Amino acid sequence: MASSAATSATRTALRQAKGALRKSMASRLRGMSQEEVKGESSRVTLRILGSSTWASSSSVGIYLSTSGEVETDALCRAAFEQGKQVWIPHFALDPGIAAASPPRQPLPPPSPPPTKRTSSFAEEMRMLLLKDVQEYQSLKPNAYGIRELSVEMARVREEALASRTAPDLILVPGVAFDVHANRLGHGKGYYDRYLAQLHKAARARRVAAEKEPISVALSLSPQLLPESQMVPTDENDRPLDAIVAPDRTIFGPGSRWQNA
Ligand SMILES: Nc1nc2c(c(=O)[nH]1)N(C=O)[C@@H](CNc1ccc(C(=O)N[C@@H](CCC(=O)O)C(=O)O)cc1)CN2
Ligand SMILES: Nc1ncnc2c1ncn2[C@@H]1O[C@H](COP(=O)(O)OP(=O)(O)OP(=O)(O)O)[C@@H](O)[C@H]1O
Repeated sequence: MASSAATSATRTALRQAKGALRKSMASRLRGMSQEEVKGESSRVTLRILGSSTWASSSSVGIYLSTSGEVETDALCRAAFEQGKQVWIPHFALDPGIAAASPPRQPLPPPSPPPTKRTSSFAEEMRMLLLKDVQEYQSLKPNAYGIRELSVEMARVREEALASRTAPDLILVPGVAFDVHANRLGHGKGYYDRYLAQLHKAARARRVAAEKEPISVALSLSPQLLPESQMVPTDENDRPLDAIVAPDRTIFGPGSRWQNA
C-alpha cells in the first residue's frame, strides 16, 4: 500500500509539474509576435529541408501547425513538390463510431470521481494519407482549430500504421523540449502512444532497425528549455531522435537524424 501511495503521489506531482510547464510556456509563447514565429519557422524549415534525413525520406508525417508552434505550411508544400507521401494527424471524434460504443452512465458515480470527460476528440490519434496539395489547401479546422480531413473522409482514408509506405520521418509538435530530446505535448499522450505503435508496427513488418521511423520535433526558441531545466517525464515518454530549433539541433540517444 505504501509503495502504491508513493506511486500515486509521484504521478500527481508529475502531472502538476507538466501542467505548470505548459502554463508558463503558453505565456512565454504569447509574448512572441507573429513575425518572430514566422521568422523562426522559416529557419527551422530551411534546416529540415537541408537535412539528408529529409532528402532520403519518401514518406513523411507532418503536423498542421496551430498557434505557439513552428509553422509547417512550407514543409507540407515542399513535401508534395518533392513527390513525398504526406500523412497528417486526425483526432476528431467520429460520432458514427461513438454511437456504436456502450451508452454512458446517466450520472457520474459519486466516488471515485470520473476520469473521462466528454470531449469532441478521439481517444487515439491516427495518421491519414493526404492525396495532394489541393486537398491540403482545402482542409478545414476542427473543434480545436487544427486543420484536418473531415470525419467522412477520414473513415475511408488509408492509415499509416497498416501501410507498407508508413512514414519514415515524423515531424512532431510540442509545447516544450529539453536538451536530452525530451518532449512535453498538450497532455493527451497522442504522439507518445502513436510513435510507440508505429515502431511496433514496423517491427511486426520486420522493418530493419535502421529503417524504423525517425521522429523529430520542431521547436521555437523559447520552447527549448535551458540546460539546467528538464521536461518532467515518465516511463511512457520516449526521447525523440532530434529537436530542430532555429539555431540548434538536439540529438536524442542513439539518434539517426542527419543534419547535412
Ligand atoms: N498542430 C498540432 N496538431 C496536433 C497536435 C498538436 O500538438 N499540434 N497533437 C498532439 O498531440 C494532436 C492533438 N492534440 C491535442 C491535445 C489536447 C487537446 C485538448 O483538448 N486539450 C484541452 C485540455 C485537455 C482536455 O480537455 O482533455 C485544452 O487545451 O483545453 C486537443 C488536442 C494531433 N494534432
Ligand atoms: N505509450 C503510452 N502508452 C500508454 N499510455 C500513454 C503512453 N504515452 C502516454 N500515455 C498516457 O497519456 C497521458 C498523457 O500523457 P502526457 O502528459 O505525456 O501527454 P503529452 O505527450 O504531453 O501529449 P501529446 O502527445 O498529446 O502532445 C498520460 O496519462 C500518459 O500516461
